[in-house]
Amino acid sequence: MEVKARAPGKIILSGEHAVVHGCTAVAASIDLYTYASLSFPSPSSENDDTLNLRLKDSGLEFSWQIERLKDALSNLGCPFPSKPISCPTESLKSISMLVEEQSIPEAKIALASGLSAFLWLYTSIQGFKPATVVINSDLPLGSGLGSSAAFCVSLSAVFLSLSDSMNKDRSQQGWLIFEDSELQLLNKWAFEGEKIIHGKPSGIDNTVSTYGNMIKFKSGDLTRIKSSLPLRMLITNTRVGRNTKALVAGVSERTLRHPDVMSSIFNAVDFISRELSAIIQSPTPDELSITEKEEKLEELMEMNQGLLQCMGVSHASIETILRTTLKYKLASKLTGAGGGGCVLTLLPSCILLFCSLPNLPVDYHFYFVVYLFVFYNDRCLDNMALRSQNSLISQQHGHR
Ligand SMILES: Nc1ncnc2c1ncn2[C@@H]1O[C@H](COP(=O)(O)OP(=O)(O)OP(=O)(O)O)[C@@H](O)[C@H]1O
Ligand SMILES: C[C@@](O)(CCO)CC(=O)[O-]
Ligand SMILES: [Mg+2]
Repeated sequence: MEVKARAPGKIILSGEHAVVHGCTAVAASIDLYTYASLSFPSPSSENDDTLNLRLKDSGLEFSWQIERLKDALSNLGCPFPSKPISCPTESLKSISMLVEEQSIPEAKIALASGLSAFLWLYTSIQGFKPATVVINSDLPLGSGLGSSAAFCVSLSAVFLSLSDSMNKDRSQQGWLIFEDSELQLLNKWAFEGEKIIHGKPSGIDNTVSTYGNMIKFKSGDLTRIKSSLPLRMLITNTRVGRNTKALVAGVSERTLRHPDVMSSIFNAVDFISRELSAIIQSPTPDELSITEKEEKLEELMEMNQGLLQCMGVSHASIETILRTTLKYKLASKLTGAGGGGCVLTLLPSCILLFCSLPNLPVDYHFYFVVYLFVFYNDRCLDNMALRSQNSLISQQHGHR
């Protein structure tokens, strides 16, 4: 038997990092997914004494003898799918040893934390059964689009779907439907996986990946948001690699050094997120036209970016993109943990977009192809200029 699940990546419209310190953030899922499949071997199969993990994108395969897992994690006892708990320090040490034994190539060492999260989620939910898990993803890893959360959500989904804590009766056209309590359980497990990868996640990434759409999130509480206006975001990947755990830790250290200043910054971000979500949700047309709303959103994004700079999580590559888009009066901000990774640019409705996403390679430099015919207010852009600017950004980072 094989089960499959997919979980989306996300963008953060406002509030990253501040959300770790209890402030409001707004996030939306995007149509790029991580896919997981789980299959148990047939009794006659050769693989009936191993747990295998195949990462299709990196072409890597990992395998653990079930007996070795039992020896290392014997203190875990029976699986406990309906009771998500944090990985105890002792178990995390044993899991790190199990991961080290796999000799991950040096260039791919960042995968180690993902492997640890995998082992914790699998053994906690499924116990010590032999199985094969296959992962592939549309998402660039470590770029601010929530690859770690989508990884943990898709894994939790397949592991739970073949556990006793799921009601298997509710299926539609072959797909199992998770009811609300099951989604909550899934989200809690994914959060435990995120903790292993991130150290101190707020939970926003796994929550938006679990529930989809757009959410407002504060101190673990989610509010679903429905946008009353179409929001088009250009996502540019700086291709500068970074790691969320280190960036989150850096902000916490700065907070310890300057508690009052950082608390004011977080507070300001909280107001930005609240205002941003109110604008997004307010009915159109109301007293504000779409253009006025977009102008407010742009200003809020710029202010949020300024505060992220104060937190120390911007990067020269991000600044280059900000300067470039600003020349065309387009507002941008980093998204996710920063330090490189992806940048969002709001594309106002006055820009006509011809997006042929399915035909585009998954390369965020050209994620959206922007052609322009705009002579709107003081915005007068030229499509060739914008396109050459795009290639300027990409050349500077060595990509086409
Ligand atoms: N498809 C995957 N296969 C294996 N490991 C993965 C996969 N996706 C994510 N990971 C794990 O998550 C890590 C990246 O997580 P990280 O939180 O640093 O970045 P991100 O989630 O892409 O960005 P952000 O947290 O800012 O949204 C990888 O180094 C790896 O350990
Ligand atoms: C940087 C951060 O705020 C968002 C990462 O996508 C971390 C978190 O909330 O867990
Ligand atoms: Mg992450």
